[in-house]
Amino acid sequence: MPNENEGPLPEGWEMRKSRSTGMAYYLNTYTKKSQWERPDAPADPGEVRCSHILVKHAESRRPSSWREDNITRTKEEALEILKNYRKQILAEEVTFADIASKYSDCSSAKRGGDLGMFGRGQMQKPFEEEAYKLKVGQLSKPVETDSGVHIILRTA
Ligand SMILES: O=C(O)CN(Cc1ccccc1)C(=O)c1nc(-c2ccccc2)[nH]c1C(=O)O
Repeated sequence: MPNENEGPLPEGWEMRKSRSTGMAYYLNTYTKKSQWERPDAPADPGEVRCSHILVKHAESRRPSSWREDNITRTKEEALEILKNYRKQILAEEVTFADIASKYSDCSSAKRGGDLGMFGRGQMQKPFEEEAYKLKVGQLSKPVETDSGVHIILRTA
């Protein structure tokens, strides 16, 4: 049974103290409804499964990959390349896995970009934050990490 100092309350909920009993109750500031039970915070999906396409650039922490020993493109060029892949994928001119396997600078290219399941705390923070925002089947906007620039497809 969650107690009154569990994690953050869902959007729009506030904890109040009953004037008469001092008991905590919960007020939904949108509906103005109140209740004794703490509202459940939206559950994190625990683990997610994603594929990604990584385009590295000269400022990447490790500017080399299975495709290219010494990657010299600029971050801006990498972003343009990735935006073009994203456009082609959304227009269904190509498949995500096809582009990832041919052009991703990550070793996951061999698996069509698949990274498998992962939980919070396993990936670089900007990557994790974007991945956990995605619904299954959704393609992210370009995301920058120390490794380079990515687009992420959530698959589970
Ligand atoms: O950042 C670095 O110093 C080197 N890395 C990290 C790395 C290197 C090999 C395998 C997995 C991760 C990469 O550059 C890298 N990061 C990734 C990565 C980053 C975010 C999510 C998933 C993969 N892949 C690679 C890769 O070469 O294959």
